[in-house]
Amino acid sequence: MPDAVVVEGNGTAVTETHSTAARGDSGPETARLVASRVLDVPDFPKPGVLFKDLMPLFADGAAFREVIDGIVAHHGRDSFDAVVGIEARGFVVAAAIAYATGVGVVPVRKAGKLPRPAYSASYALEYGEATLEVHEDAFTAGHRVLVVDDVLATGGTAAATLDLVERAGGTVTGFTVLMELAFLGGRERLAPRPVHALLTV
Ligand SMILES: O=P(O)(O)OC[C@H]1O[C@H](OP(=O)(O)OP(=O)(O)O)[C@H](O)[C@@H]1O
Ligand SMILES: Nc1ncnc2[nH]cnc12
Repeated sequence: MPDAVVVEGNGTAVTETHSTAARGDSGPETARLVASRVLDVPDFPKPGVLFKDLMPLFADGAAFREVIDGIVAHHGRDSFDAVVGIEARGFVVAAAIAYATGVGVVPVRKAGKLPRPAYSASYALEYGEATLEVHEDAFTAGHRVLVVDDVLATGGTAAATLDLVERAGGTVTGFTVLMELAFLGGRERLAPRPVHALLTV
């Protein structure tokens, strides 16, 4: 398989990268699976950003199920009482884990979307700034929370979310992303919290 395949879609050139030496915290096979279903989109949403589009992974039922089962196996199905998904792509991952394990989902949303009193945290990410919120009553004391998202880049989004969960009374027991952009330093920023990334590039 070539290292890069150029795909033309909707008039936009995108590059699909198949890493022959894929690595991640659930082993090379899982890392290869994720890598084979990520599309690299140059200059989105801004010039100079190489956007990692995981929609092909979400769209492949067998691959998506394998990834979700792998995340649950890594943490242990009894290790969390709730799963937090970060808007918007994290919602897809969180809902699937919640369904697979029978726990509930708590959405962490962009500012102004939650209807009741909420904690807020502002942060910078690779291509801008944003504010995230969680309902103040989202957790009861001691609630064990697994936090999930699609991509870890600078770690701004994740750091804000972990802070929000703890302000709202939850205890973060795990953090998983499908893909980590290691050169942006998110893992170091979150240290000493452990990061579980299925694919690290
Ligand atoms: O580590 P960081 O530099 O903070 O970047 C990672 C975040 O960026 C993307 O979200 P985005 O804010 O683009 O939201 P979306 O899922 O709604 O597209 C991605 O889904 C992560 O949440
Ligand atoms: N390069 C990137 N691709 C996808 N999501 C991101 N979030 C932050 N940087 C990103």
